[in-house]
Amino acid sequence: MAEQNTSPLSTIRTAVAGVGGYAGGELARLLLNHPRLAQSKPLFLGRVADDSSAGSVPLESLHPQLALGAGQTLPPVRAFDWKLVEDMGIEAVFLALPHETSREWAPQWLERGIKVIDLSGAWRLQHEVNRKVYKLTDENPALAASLQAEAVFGAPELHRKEIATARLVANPGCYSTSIILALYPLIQAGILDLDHGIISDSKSGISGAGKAATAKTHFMYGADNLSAYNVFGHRHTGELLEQLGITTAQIQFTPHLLPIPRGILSTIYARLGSSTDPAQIQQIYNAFYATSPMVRVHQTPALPQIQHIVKTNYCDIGFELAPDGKRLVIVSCLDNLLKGASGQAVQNLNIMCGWNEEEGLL
Ligand SMILES: NC(=O)C1=CN([C@@H]2O[C@H](COP(=O)(O)OP(=O)(O)OC[C@H]3O[C@@H](n4cnc5c(N)ncnc54)[C@H](OP(=O)(O)O)[C@@H]3O)[C@@H](O)[C@H]2O)C=CC1
Ligand SMILES: CC(=O)N[C@@H](CCC(=O)OP(=O)(O)O)C(=O)O
Repeated sequence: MAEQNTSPLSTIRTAVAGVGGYAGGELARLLLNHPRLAQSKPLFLGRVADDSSAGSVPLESLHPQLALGAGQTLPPVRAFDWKLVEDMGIEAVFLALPHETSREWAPQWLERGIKVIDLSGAWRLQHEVNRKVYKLTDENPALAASLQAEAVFGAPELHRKEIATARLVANPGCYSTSIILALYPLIQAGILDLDHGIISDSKSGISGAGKAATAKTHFMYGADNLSAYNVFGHRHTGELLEQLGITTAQIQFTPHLLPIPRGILSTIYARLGSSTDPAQIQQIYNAFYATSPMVRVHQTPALPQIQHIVKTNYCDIGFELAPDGKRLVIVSCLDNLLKGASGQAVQNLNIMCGWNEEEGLL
């Protein structure tokens, strides 16, 4: 079992801001079914039209898949209001919002003593040089800098201990999660020839781009297609550099848009420093993830597939080593909306509350 806080909470009062989006919808589903929140349903916050006389809209009008049977009701989606947040005694908020909005809003929640789990990229990067891709602006740069330094990168398999006591958790990017979890144990073990260069050829379902269709995510572009994009400047590259401790010259990450609703598959090519056998690599992965319930390591030569991780919070990892003992191909797979976003966010909440990290996620 994963490490726990010494005194777990019995429950916690949560809010979700941006519940109308794809990640927000998954958060709503997970939190409504979370065993620790049975008596403490989340506060759902969204952009409610000004002409809504009730100041709220039914959750099922935004996410019909969540509708319950006759006689059962869901909490409504309320327009944002600090008084409501305070009256409900909210203790932790999930921000499922655009990066700029999260950057602006997170300090305001923290100031009120409310823990923040931010799903955007706003707080993931410690180095300005990596963060500048987001073009974020801070009203109070000194405060933002201090919160940034405090923010914990929310990859439970790497930072469980820091997450347990964090006030601000920056949930990782979806592509980055798949790549970091595949590479971190091997880099830590020192067996890769980093200067030979690593390539991550990664493919994502279209929900990774959020609910608003653009020219590049429109059905007529995405369907029956496979296309590479952001070849040298994808914003997740900074997460790889910072979390893996490598340089731009040591990794090429190329994202692709795959014509499926959800799921990410990263095929990663690496070279070992010296010839080894598959058993050693298997042992490194098995040992590293022995206490990580949300990572499933395949026994080589079995490789993960998207169909086995969709709608789960697992990251599946497998590999094959060439007969020369040096050329390594790793495949890492996850659901971008779950382990790549909302599922990982709930995993972080579990850790912050001292609960088993897989609670409500299996
Ligand atoms: N989709 C994915 O696979 C992943 C997403 N993320 C990150 O999670 C966050 C949410 O992503 P996702 O759900 O896909 O995005 P969506 O575009 O599907 O949803 C965004 C949500 O934010 C709300 N919103 C937008 N602008 C504002 C604003 N100015 N003020 C208040 N609310 C606003 C939207 O409201 P309304 O409903 O009214 O439009 C919507 O509910 C993003 O930061 C994204 O980068 C992270 C990992 C993976
Ligand atoms: C398919 C697709 O467009 N994917 C998104 C990444 C989604 C993600 O992880 O989110 P963050 O924006 O929170 O980093 C992209 O490439 O921009």
